[in-house]
Amino acid sequence: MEIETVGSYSAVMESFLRLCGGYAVIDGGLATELERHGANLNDPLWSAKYLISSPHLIRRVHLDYLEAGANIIISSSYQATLQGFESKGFSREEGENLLRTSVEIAREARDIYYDRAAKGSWNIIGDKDGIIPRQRPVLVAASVGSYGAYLADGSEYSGVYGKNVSLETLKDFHRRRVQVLAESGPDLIAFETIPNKLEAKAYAELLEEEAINIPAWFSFNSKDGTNVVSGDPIADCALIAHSCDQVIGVGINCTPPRYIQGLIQSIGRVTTKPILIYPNSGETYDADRKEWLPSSGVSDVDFVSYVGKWCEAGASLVGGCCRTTPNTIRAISKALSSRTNGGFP
Ligand code: MET
Ligand SMILES: [Zn+2]
Repeated sequence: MEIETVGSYSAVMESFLRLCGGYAVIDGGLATELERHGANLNDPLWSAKYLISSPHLIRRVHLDYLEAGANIIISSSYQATLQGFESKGFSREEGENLLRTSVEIAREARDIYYDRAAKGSWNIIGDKDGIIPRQRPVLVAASVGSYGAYLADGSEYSGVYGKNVSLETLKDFHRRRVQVLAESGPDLIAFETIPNKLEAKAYAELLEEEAINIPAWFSFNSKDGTNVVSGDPIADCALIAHSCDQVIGVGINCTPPRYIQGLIQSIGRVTTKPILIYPNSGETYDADRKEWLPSSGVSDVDFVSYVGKWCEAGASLVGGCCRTTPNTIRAISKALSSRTNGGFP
């Protein structure tokens, strides 16, 4: 199959990856890490609840991921929607401010991290002009969770929205949210856990219609290694991402590690855009009981033993999703640094 060349936004990702030495580290689960710190996220707003009550804890988790080696931190807006805030009694304006806050918290965390790095001798290198701080490239991604995440009924893991939800419904649902996030100063928009082709199409059309002028990535989730959760083939979904100019990366998140390698191969057959993956820990989420079943997760060591295979299959950005922690990211960062070629550490 002939793959067409990708648009100009791709230069952003190319130069970022070059600075990172070829492979970049994405952060780990945000919501589940807040929970590990004692947060109770049993709420339709999920992690966005903490935007209201404890922004400092969100900043702390971003910082922990930066210190563990992340090159990309993803904001706490996954389940932050204007409609969700409105149903909690917030005005439209207050809701928009909360969306902006999610990006600002991540940017603040990056500033604090850079500031510490500049002060600490561990991250200083000398060159002919004297001592310069050696900064690792860090991007802030504004998270956009799916319509199913807003419904908070588990449909982001079934991808089934019913007949009444059309392309236009999805576009209208996400439109203002995407505009506000794009104007809040992130480096990119991370469309995460996309459960079906319809929502990918809605995002692609929205980026074009609203002339959103920052790059984006599309990340899908799967429970069988061949299709996204709705049953739409991953290749069809990746093709929608491939055809959208603003999209600078395509991949998979919140999916068990054992399915990832095959999914990378399927994506690589339809696009030349960089492939990103940030699997979950491999544990199972019970959407009815709203809890993770005890069990079957993959230990950090096992998770990381996959990293080499994922890179060989074609991934160039690797991180973790739900139930992964700063320790997982530290181990991924270590595994990737043995593959990089002269980027910043
Ligand atoms: N970035 C989001 C988080 O880590 C992704 C959640 S996937 C259900 O909280
Ligand atoms: Zn997840």
